[in-house]
Amino acid sequence: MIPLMLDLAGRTVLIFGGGDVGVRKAAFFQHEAKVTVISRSFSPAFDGLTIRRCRMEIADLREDELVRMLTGAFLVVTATSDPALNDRIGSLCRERGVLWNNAAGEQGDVLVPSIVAGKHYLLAVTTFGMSPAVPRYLRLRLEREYAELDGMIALQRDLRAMLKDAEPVQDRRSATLWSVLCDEDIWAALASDYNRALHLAEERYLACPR
Ligand SMILES: C[C@@]1(CC(=O)O)c2cc3[nH]c(cc4nc(cc5[nH]c(cc(n2)[C@H]1CCC(=O)O)[C@@](C)(CC(=O)O)[C@@H]5CCC(=O)O)C(CC(=O)O)=C4CCC(=O)O)c(CCC(=O)O)c3CC(=O)O
Ligand SMILES: NC(=O)C1=CN([C@@H]2O[C@H](COP(=O)(O)OP(=O)(O)OC[C@H]3O[C@@H](n4cnc5c(N)ncnc54)[C@H](O)[C@@H]3O)[C@@H](O)[C@H]2O)C=CC1
Repeated sequence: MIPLMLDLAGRTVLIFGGGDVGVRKAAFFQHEAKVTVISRSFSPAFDGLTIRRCRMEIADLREDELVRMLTGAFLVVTATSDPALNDRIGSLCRERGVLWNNAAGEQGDVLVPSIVAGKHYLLAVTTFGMSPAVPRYLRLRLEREYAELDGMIALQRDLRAMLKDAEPVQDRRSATLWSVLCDEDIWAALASDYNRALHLAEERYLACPR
């Protein structure tokens, strides 16, 4: 498997199953895509989500009816509590080239990772289904450990711009930016005040501070 960052604007994501897992997947996709959830029952947690619901018994659907539902979908999530039903929908997806994520049953073509995200970065973590608790654990650790990452990225952007004017040698620009990244005092300053961190970086690592 390889990671891809997908732009799902305007795409349709179909979710089969309206339980806790269906809710989690719907919440994951709702800001990016048009989400429709098909299920015979819906957890109350769906009430706050901006998705379309379709109440029906899926096992009774004929193959051609299911195929019609899949038409136009970019990605299908199967999250019913019936793995055989999930797999049946999944094999129709595969025959038609629709991406498939399976919450229970055989492994689909797509895994939903844990996401560590800020304004300027996005990390996706997976164990390929071996231990879903581990990506969650890592997400919580990384969120704590790198709470100032957005600030550091902004600082690096600003310093890069300054260095391009001030330092003609690429290797020295690169070494300076790396030193800033490795400076614990600068990380600590970012936690309280961006400008203080910027001044500290200029003072310590730029030849001609402002
Ligand atoms: C294959 C995959 C398919 C898919 O769903 O895409 C899948 C499958 C299954 N998960 C199960 C259980 C749990 N899943 C979680 C949590 C998450 N699961 C997620 C993804 C994935 N889960 C995909 C693989 C991802 C990978 O490995 O990297 C995350 C990352 C994203 C998300 O779904 O939102 C999200 C963390 C988000 C976050 O917090 O950051 C926890 C932890 C908890 O909630 O405390 C538990 C309980 C502990 C445990 O079992 O480990 C079960 C067993 C059910 C049972 O026992 O009956 C199955 C089915 C099976 O294994 O057969
Ligand atoms: N991928 C993941 O992260 C996880 C996966 N799981 C597995 O995912 C599956 C779903 O878990 P939950 O959402 O907790 O289960 P759940 O029982 O709360 O929800 C299942 C949903 O599927 C619907 N459904 C089932 N059969 C249907 C049918 N024939 N027609 C229409 N609707 C149908 C139910 O009405 C219900 O809304 C389970 O098999 C569970 O073991 C569980 C935990 C985490």
